[in-house]
Amino acid sequence: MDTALGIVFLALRYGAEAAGLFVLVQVLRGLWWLFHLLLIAPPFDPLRHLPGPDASRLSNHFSEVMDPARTPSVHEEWVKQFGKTFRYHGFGAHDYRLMSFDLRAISHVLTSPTFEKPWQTRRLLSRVLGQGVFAMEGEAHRIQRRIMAPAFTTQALKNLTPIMLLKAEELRDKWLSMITDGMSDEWEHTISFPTASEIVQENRDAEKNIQEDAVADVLRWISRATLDVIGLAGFDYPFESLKTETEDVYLAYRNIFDSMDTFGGFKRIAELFFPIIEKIFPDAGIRRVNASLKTIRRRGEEIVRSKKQAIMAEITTSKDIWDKDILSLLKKLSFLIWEINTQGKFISTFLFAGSDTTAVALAWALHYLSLNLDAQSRLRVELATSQANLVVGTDYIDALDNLPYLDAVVRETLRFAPPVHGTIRVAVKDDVIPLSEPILLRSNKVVTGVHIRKGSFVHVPIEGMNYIKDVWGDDALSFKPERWLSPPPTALQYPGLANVMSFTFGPHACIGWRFALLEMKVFLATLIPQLEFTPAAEIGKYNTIVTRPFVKGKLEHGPALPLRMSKFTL
Ligand code: HEM
Repeated sequence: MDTALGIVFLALRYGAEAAGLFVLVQVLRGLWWLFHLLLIAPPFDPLRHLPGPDASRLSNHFSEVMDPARTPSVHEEWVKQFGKTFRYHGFGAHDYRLMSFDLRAISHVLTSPTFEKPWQTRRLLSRVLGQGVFAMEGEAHRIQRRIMAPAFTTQALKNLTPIMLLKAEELRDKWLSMITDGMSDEWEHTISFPTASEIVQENRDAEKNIQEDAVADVLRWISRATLDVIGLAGFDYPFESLKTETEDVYLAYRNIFDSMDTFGGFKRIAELFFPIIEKIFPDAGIRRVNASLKTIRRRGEEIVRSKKQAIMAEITTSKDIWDKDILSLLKKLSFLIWEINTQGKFISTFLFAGSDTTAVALAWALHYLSLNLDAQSRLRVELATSQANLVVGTDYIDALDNLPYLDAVVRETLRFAPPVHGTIRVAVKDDVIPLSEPILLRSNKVVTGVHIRKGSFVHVPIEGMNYIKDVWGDDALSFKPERWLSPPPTALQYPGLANVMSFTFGPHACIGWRFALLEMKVFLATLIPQLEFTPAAEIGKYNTIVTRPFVKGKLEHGPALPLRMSKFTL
């Protein structure tokens, strides 16, 4: 007994000492890391030689590089002052980051295996989306892309067109009935809009017979429609969110999207570096995300179970065991198992990457068309004259693709209001980034390549690359679909997918870009012939993960794009 007590006593005593030592070592390591980060490493960072805006020890340039209300003018000013390639400051003066508007430099960064997505971005996304393609690099990433590829072939997209059309028509009919019933979205009463007639009366065509109108938050409605599309197209799941916003998986996803959309402050940044914090001190936001993830997992398992049961029931009730249908049922079953093991992981990724981005792009399209009524009626005329071809069938996609003005509106929207404002890469080893134009270093030395060391961040300014005047001309900062009817050769040679930077390019480029273009076309081709959109409020842009519209002076309401809608009759 005495011996046992002695052992417990020794264990407690030395255990406490060992734990104390462990904590001390961790604290010293942390202090050394901070000392190295703030004082030792910066004087050796090759990016310090680059021209660029300066910052004091604790200030940063995040607003200048990420706030879409500022970026177009700030970037233009910086390029004028420092050239196309420069550095700015991240979390303080010690944190040099590279930014470039030089196409050669950006191509190198987006295509070279030396540059990866930073682990911070990957951890943030995998936390809520699971270990999907967003969180992967190298061979694992290549395998995931290969597995996903068949879902994005032209034939696969053709098969999805009826789903897109079904939801576009459902949305159109919903809006038409809102107009007939004189029902605007409820939150209109909390925001005082200028009346449509105050804003656009003089632009309205006197010949048209516009009877009634209604104001709708088109962003919210389109988000519901695109989520429905991905639900059905991606995993055969009817959210039916256009009908009602009460379905539990729908609400769970909305919770997750909203949490990704709000800046969680210092605690969120600290959690990124030390995930243990959120386990020990989970706040209301974290608890909500965890509960939502649980709902999604539970519902996912239920769906798979019921699908499995249905297939097994078909197999067991089959009269003839050698019935050749059994084979196809077994095939279905093995496909289902494959789906659970592989596709299941993609569901969150697709819902996040595919529904939100496209919804925002479509909302921006309607916004810019509401401000450019000439472009809106030109599109309507093109659609009206081609209605005969727009019957769903095998050639529906071809018919849509043969509408040059529709294509121009879609590309111009993506160029002018890219849903993803920018992206980040990190150098995984020291490298030299080639430039198409030499730059002048602070030491007055001219160089044609930028030395970058392992661990440094490169900011890829997606929006900024879409505004380059050398590529799109002096009117690059205006919304002008006509530019795509005879684009300058510089735009045609542009390496970005769909000739814009909005989907980036290289191994991590958007896999769903054709899906997005098609969905935008199907929705616009369905909505514009019967509805006219005019502004209902002054709209601003803000950027979280996606660049969203908000009513100026009402940012606390979150993302919103109210538009006044009226029935269009010729
Ligand atoms: C207008 C709509 C869309 C825009 C603007 C957009 C934009 C982007 C961008 C910029 C990236 C690359 C991010 C980076 O390089 O860091 C990306 C990646 C991705 N997108 Fe999209 N996207 C859209 C629609 C879609 C759709 C409809 C889907 C699927 C149905 C999708 C699936 C993905 C996936 C899976 C990735 C990750 C690819 C990888 O890491 O290999 N996106 N998207």
